[in-house]
Amino acid sequence: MGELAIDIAFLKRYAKLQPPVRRAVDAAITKFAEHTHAGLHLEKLSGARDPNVRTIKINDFYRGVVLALGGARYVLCEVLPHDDASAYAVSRKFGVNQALGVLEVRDQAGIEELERKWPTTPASADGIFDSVATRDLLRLGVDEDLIPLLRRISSDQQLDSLTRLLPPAQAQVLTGLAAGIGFDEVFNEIADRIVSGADPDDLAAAARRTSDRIAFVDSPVELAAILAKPFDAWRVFLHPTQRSLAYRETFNGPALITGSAGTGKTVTGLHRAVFLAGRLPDDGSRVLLTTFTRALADALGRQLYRLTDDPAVRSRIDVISIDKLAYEIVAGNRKITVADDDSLSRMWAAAAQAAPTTLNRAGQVTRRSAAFLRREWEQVILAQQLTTMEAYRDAPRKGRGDGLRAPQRERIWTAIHGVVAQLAAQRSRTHLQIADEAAGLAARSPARYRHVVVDEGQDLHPAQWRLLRALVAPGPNDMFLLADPYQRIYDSQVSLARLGIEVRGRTHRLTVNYRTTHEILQMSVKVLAGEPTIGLDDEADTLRGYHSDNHGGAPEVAEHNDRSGELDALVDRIDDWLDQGVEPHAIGVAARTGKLVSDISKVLTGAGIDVADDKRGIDGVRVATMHRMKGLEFQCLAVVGLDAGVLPAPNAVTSVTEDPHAHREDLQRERCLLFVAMTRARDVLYLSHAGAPSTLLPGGAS
Ligand SMILES: Nc1ncnc2c1ncn2[C@@H]1O[C@H](COP(=O)(O)OP(=O)(O)OP(=O)(O)O)[C@@H](O)[C@H]1O
Repeated sequence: MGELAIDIAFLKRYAKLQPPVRRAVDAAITKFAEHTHAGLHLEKLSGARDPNVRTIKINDFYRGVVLALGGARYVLCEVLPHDDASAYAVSRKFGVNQALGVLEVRDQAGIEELERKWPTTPASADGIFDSVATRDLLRLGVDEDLIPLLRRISSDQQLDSLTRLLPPAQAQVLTGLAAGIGFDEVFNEIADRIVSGADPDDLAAAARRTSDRIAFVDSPVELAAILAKPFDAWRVFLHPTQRSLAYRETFNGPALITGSAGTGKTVTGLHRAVFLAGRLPDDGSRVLLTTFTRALADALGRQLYRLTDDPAVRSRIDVISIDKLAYEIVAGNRKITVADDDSLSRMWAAAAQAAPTTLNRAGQVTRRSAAFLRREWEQVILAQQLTTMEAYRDAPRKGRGDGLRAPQRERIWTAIHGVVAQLAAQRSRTHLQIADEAAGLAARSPARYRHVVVDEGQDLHPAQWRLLRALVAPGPNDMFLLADPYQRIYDSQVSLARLGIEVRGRTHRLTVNYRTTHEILQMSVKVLAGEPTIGLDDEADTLRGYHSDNHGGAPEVAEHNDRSGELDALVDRIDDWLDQGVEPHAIGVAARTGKLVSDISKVLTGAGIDVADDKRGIDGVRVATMHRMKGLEFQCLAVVGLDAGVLPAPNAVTSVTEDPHAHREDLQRERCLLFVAMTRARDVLYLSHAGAPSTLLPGGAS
């Protein structure tokens, strides 16, 4: 009996085919799957760089490209129009990475072209890889026959031309070395995936190790299930690091998975939740899968349903936002009133107005702002559960800017207490107060869950972490946490260890961005301006090794004189995308303020473009604030209104005279916000501004 595997490239291409072509593909590969042992209708091409590559007829216009692994085992690699399939099949060469043991493919014809074109010695005296020994290149998995060509590279442009033709793993180590990262560090990045003694001729064994790209299909039913949801490659293909984390038998306590935007944290969390639920006994034990907002929890629920159709597994996982969970615990069957944002804002504004004045650093008479008072309450008082003025007077205020003397603290306490008393008088509470109360109740009850999986952990508040800690008994596989400190866009700065969640020795980092192109990622990372950040584990986080293997067009920054010109251009751009066949729901528009969002929505609607409206059940282009973009993704994304006066948002940034430390932190949060927005783009990113550009845009002076 033969064996059949699918390459992720095949599935991605298949997903984009017109339905009649898809049906032809289904028919051809079903027949092929039934007869793999016979090597049915496989054609060998003359001039092929790789003797194991074949093509298979799909219809008169399309062909599939197949790799023979030996012994009636095949991988479906690509499906392309006839001539492209032939060109692909002739030019590609497969091999086994000698460090990682995985199956790789390179564009051999392209490499031969460079060999012919490039001078035999570097143009300048210095070759980029002069300082790297050949032995070290081989230890990193670079193919031996590439070494002479590598020695001829003397510019970034040459390196870029070559790496586009190489398998991602080799391109990645070469790019790292060329960027000046030392051998030891590059080696460490791959160390846990190294396989010793991989047989360079055993393509089948190599294919089995390539779980992020190649999936073996055990039956026609499984094949049909994969082809039925071709856009959901994440269900089937996992990076070895993702797989080892999601399917690890035991973590001896809470595990923290970090990784910046698009590295598959959510995907890893979903697989973990399904894995853990699948092993639970049928005695009412449950898994909690939670995240920051209701919209994100709904999205998680939908993905979970795509990942597993096993009713027993589904029924053991509660997918719920942290606020809703806290509410249900506190309210039980009653109804409790949650303070709405508008009236809260009014209360804080009134408290700020009534608060006594102080002299700032510049000697000016000022008042504490409403934002300051609210943050002080949430991030110091509620975070540390301070219930008396005396406790507040002595409390640490880490990450909250300038120190405050005792008399200042007393005045601030009084102002804050006024708002808390008003809330109590109205019998209403904020979500954070409810989380705090829920944590207390949970701590006094038996643990509700056997396992807790948390997505978007970077923005949770200490009260919410206390609740989660109390919901699961400490022990093996208790908590599986996913977070990216570079996407922290609210105020919480949390040390998990201080909340009784000890992740030391169980933190892992994901580095491959699967969502965004290299070009979009490069620009997005520049927005962060190299500012370091501290993770939930109290360690400095780094973006080292963070990369995307996909290439596409460079992001565009469009400059306009005024807002109406900018929004007219946005309409044209969205019309272009729609004309190109992009589905409306795969288009996103992000802006910094709610006012801009409503202006944009009006202009789009006026131009006949449907704007998504969940409440009214309208499907369309999603227009939302940058905050609401968290966790989402779009094939084409516009981030607009990036003017100097809009981003950073003046009301979200403490002035440098009031408090330089808080000013820096606030600016960093605005950078993270822009980073979150930009990294929602999959293929195309369009940025625009009216008048002077935001200083946070790469190239701007912040
Ligand atoms: N191994 C994989 N193979 C293919 N696609 C993947 C893989 N892992 C993740 N993806 C896809 O990459 C995209 C980003 O994944 P995901 O949303 O899990 O990342 P994330 O780290 O949670 O992102 P963010 O923090 O930016 O919200 C999704 O479209 C997901 O389906």
